[in-house]
Amino acid sequence: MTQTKTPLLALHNIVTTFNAGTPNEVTILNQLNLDVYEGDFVTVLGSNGAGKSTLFNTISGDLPVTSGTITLKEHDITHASVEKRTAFLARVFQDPKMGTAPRMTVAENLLLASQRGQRRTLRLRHLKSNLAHFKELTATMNNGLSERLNTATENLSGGQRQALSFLMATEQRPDLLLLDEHTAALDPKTSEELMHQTNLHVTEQQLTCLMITHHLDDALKYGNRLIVLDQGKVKFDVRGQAKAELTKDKLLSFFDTIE
Ligand SMILES: Nc1ncnc2c1ncn2[C@@H]1O[C@H](COP(=O)(O)OP(=O)(O)OP(=O)(O)O)[C@@H](O)[C@H]1O
Repeated sequence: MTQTKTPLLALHNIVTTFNAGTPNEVTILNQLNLDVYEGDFVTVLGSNGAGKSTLFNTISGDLPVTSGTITLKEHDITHASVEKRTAFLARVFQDPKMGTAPRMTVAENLLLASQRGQRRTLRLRHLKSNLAHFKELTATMNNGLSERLNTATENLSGGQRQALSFLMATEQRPDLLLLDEHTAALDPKTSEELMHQTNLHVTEQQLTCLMITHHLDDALKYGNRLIVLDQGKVKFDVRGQAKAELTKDKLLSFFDTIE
């Protein structure tokens, strides 16, 4: 189906080259084009080294583009700093250690996350006035996190920490949410539960979300759109009914053709 509305995020002819001008020069994203629309929940697949994390690093501004343009809400953000982009973008990483401040409690981390884009302060009265909200929010994750609001995050389980990172990323509704294999380090049951809760939050809040995963089942089950990256380009892009009708076998056969 052709989209006629303006994309929320548009990547046009993105090229990302590492070690430019040296014998080790390598081009990872290679004239990549991708339009993401408001409310899209896109699962992102691709073989190891296809460029998935590089794509996220490019969107977040952690990696400069060699050429091409990135537009968000029709504003050119190609050269905007990481700090500027954190005002509209949130990301959850694979590593449970990355999303939270380890010595701070769950409640303190949530308070800081609720101040994204503002000057962050940890005031006791703000903590107290938000406790009921944090309790309610963490209870949605169904994993005991709500009983540990005063626990330093370094003492949480990996699953609780990832659930907290997810809540922190979505506490101030981001324009764009990047999930970078956020369940990959968790055991199958914990991973499944976090994916279930992720889906509820993303769909209920109508978030625009890109989610990298190596789990074909999750890529098929969740989201309204699925893309496959290969050699730095979007090689397959399916949405809506066509995605709903996609089977694992079809997807696997497609992977065979790109290996
Ligand atoms: N800073 C860098 N310098 C040189 N090469 C890099 C750099 N960062 C990534 N690469 C290379 O870019 C390629 C794409 O890496 P990227 O991490 O984006 O792939 P990916 O699709 O996320 O893979 P995986 O599924 O293994 O996480 C890889 O070959 C990687 O070695």
